[in-house]
Amino acid sequence: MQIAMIGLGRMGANMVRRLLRAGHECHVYDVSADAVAALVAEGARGAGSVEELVAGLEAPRSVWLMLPAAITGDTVSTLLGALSRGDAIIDGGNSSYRDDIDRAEVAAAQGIDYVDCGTSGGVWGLERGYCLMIGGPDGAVARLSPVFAALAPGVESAPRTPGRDGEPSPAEEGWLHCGASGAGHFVKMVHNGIEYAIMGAYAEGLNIIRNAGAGVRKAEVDAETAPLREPKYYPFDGIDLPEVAEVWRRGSVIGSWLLDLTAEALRQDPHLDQFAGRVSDSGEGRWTSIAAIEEGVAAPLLTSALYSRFASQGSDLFANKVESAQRFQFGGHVEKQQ
Ligand SMILES: O=C(CO)[C@H](O)[C@H](O)COP(=O)(O)O
Repeated sequence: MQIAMIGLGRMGANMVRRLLRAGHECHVYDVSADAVAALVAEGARGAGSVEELVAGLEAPRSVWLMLPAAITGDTVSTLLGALSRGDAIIDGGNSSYRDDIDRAEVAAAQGIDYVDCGTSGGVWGLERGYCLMIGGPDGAVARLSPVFAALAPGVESAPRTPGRDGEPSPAEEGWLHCGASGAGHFVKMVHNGIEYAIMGAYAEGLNIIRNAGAGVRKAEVDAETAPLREPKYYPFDGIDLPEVAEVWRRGSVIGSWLLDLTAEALRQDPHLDQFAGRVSDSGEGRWTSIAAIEEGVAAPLLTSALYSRFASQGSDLFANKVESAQRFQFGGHVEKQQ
């Protein structure tokens, strides 16, 4: 079917490529003319503006956005001025589900369908497919199902769950209509909250193993730091972390795609010297914890993982200074130099 894509970054461009491979007619626009030209060379039809993009489509039009959340709202407003009753906007970026609910109301008043689509798969999605978590009106989701099916990984991407036989459901293909407008990004938001916790769990565990030689290195321990009580039980200096990650990938209960990627990162750079360790977050972990608080639901693991990211960004520096100042005040303890 015919589909337009606005936003040809790492995600949007590869999604267009996957749609082209499946035989869909793709019209594309990006602020970068080079990004448009690259996809035109691969079979897409390019446009120089949002208005030109919309003018080149047949009704009912379907325009998919893959933009940073910060600029999605302005583009939706521009599109609402250019589209007509019966058309659909699909936001495949990382917008807040609250914005979806608000935007869907405005769009519905014009007879335009607003579909939110949480999209997971990252730079690997072109080959592996994208897991799609969708919210919006039934009719629009049904009309767009060939597009979702082309982007999704397909049933063969994972062994079928025992007891699921016959025609695979859309979820088994890798896409799911989760509910009304906002439901897709709500499910994707929680997916990212979980992502932070799983990433943090591997990171913390590997770091404990990395420090399992603390007993051997006890001479480095400053008198101001609590001495290692039983150094002989921490003699494991230099356990090979790339190999640990590798062995966990086979038959262990903590195998996962995130572990596969961790193993690959450690293979390439065993000490991860190319990274400073500042872990960014683009919003969804925060929104997940806010939702948990507003629902009155305990989510200590997800929230703790989010706080670890904040700490990595330096936001704990002043709090740590306060503690050092307190130790100095009550005990005259001088900070150990790093
Ligand atoms: O879609 C994603 C992975 O599923 C993420 O949104 C993205 O890659 C990064 O998210 P964050 O900045 O919050 O870590």
